Amino acid sequence: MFEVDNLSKVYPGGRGFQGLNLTVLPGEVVALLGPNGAGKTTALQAMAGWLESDRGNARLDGASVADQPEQTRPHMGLMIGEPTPYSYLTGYEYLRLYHKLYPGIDEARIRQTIELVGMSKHHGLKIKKYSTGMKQRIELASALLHRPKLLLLDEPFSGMDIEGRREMATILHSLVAETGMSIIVSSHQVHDIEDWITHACIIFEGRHIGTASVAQIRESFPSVEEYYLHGISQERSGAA
Ligand SMILES: Nc1ncnc2c1ncn2[C@@H]1O[C@H](COP(=O)(O)OP(=O)(O)OP(=O)(O)O)[C@@H](O)[C@H]1O
Repeated sequence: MFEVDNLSKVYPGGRGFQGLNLTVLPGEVVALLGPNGAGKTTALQAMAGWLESDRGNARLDGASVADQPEQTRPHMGLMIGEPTPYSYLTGYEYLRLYHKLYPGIDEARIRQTIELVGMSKHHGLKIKKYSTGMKQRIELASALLHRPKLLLLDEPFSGMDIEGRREMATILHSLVAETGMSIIVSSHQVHDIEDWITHACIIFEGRHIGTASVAQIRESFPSVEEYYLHGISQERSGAA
């Protein structure tokens, strides 16, 4: 179980996010939604323990991501921020680097994960020759290589074509069903993830304005996208 308790990170300029509370159970997929600059990437970085938070905590199975990274990091898969700087390596060589970071990753696991993300034909090419979508697939492979309990994804499909986005969503959906992995995913393409998320969490101007299950949302809205647009317009009119 992943628990986020009053997590906050405010940059010197006053931007960032505050007061994020979230509980993610095994098998749950939470969409982190918000307009540009709302604080989604900052929140994911703080949840990953990459960014020191000002207040609050994030815990995976009771261990703090900030204070006990040796207990949490091996169980987290991260795809946050710019793709790998190791662009002079091939996709395969990049994934092999993970041998050193995590126990239990063998040759078979690497091959299997390359196949999983649809990179079997391209893993021998240098990453600098990859398209944006191919880079994202290899990043996703690196996040999945050690079969994490929790996956944190920041706009994971933004560079992919329509078929690629559908394919990756199907793969992640199956992995969640098979392994009970949890996912927190930020995306501006709500309709891409609508079919496999279990919850939506909205951040607006650095504030957590609510989290609801998809089942709850569908009682009142035709889609998660409509729920999101409604929530954001309420906030904007309240702020006006
Ligand atoms: N290192 C930093 N120092 C100061 N301000 C920052 C820093 N990083 C981000 N910000 C600001 O914090 C706010 C939140 O940024 P963040 O990248 O988390 O938003 P986001 O919701 O992921 O946006 P987008 O959807 O555009 O990717 C923005 O106003 C951004 O300019």
